Amino acid sequence: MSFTQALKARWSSSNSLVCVGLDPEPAKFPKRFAGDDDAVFAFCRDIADATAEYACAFKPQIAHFAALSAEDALQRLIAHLHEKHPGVPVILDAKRGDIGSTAQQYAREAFDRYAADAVTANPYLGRDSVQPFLDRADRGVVILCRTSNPGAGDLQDLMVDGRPLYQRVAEKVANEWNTQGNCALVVGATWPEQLREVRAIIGDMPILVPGVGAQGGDAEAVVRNASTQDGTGLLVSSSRAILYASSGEDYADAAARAACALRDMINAAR
Ligand SMILES: O=c1ccn([C@@H]2O[C@H](COP(=O)(O)O)[C@@H](O)[C@H]2O)c(=O)[nH]1
Repeated sequence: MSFTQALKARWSSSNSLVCVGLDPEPAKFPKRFAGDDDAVFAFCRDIADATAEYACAFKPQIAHFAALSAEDALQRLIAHLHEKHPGVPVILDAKRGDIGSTAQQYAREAFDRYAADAVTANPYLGRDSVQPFLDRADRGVVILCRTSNPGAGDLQDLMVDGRPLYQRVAEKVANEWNTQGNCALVVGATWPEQLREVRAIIGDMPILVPGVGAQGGDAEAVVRNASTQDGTGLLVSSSRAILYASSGEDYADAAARAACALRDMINAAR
């Protein structure tokens, strides 16, 4: 089954558009993890297990593991997600992009080493830098379009032949790069108007939407502006607001409540 098919099946079976982000920050972990050599894996596993029923996908962010020399924990975490929560796609947020020979190694890293179902990629080196990901028809490529951060417009809004660059990226991916049907785009929840514009360009292609929760994006506006006709098409991603909903012993239950509340808020707007 392709990434897009798996995502559609999961949207349906979970009745949720929530993507649970896994960005471990040990300083924010509950006290019980102090001194635990396996804290990164154990904390993320507990959160994932508690939130899975509300999740259409999981999104581990690779820098949050690599900075801690916890690549092994990331590998075991993704294996755990596949084993314990089959059918829930795992998107490795790595924002890769490089010349072709290096991009091939990034594709092997994401899909073979980590066994991710999809990976985020940066389009700014052009098609050959993304091709090794596109070639893996059974996996997804989630391409940065209009990112959630305050400086997103510095480059992404530059006008190219009368339209902002992020719209050119959306056109390019939808019309030229998505030949295998395995592409998706990243557009931040912090930019509802741009979400609407991108949806008009790309049809039903999935959009990964970070920026609700800690970054203040409005989940209801995201759904109003960018869901597809059948009320899906979105992975509304939240990391810190779910992961660190409580620093006490109830951390997993609090994460589940936060994920459930986000799902319900989104569903009320669908
Ligand atoms: O435009 C983007 C692309 C990726 N991200 C990533 O999403 C999460 C957001 O975390 P929150 O705690 O929900 O704010 C994080 O991993 C980012 O690297 C993004 O925020 N914006």
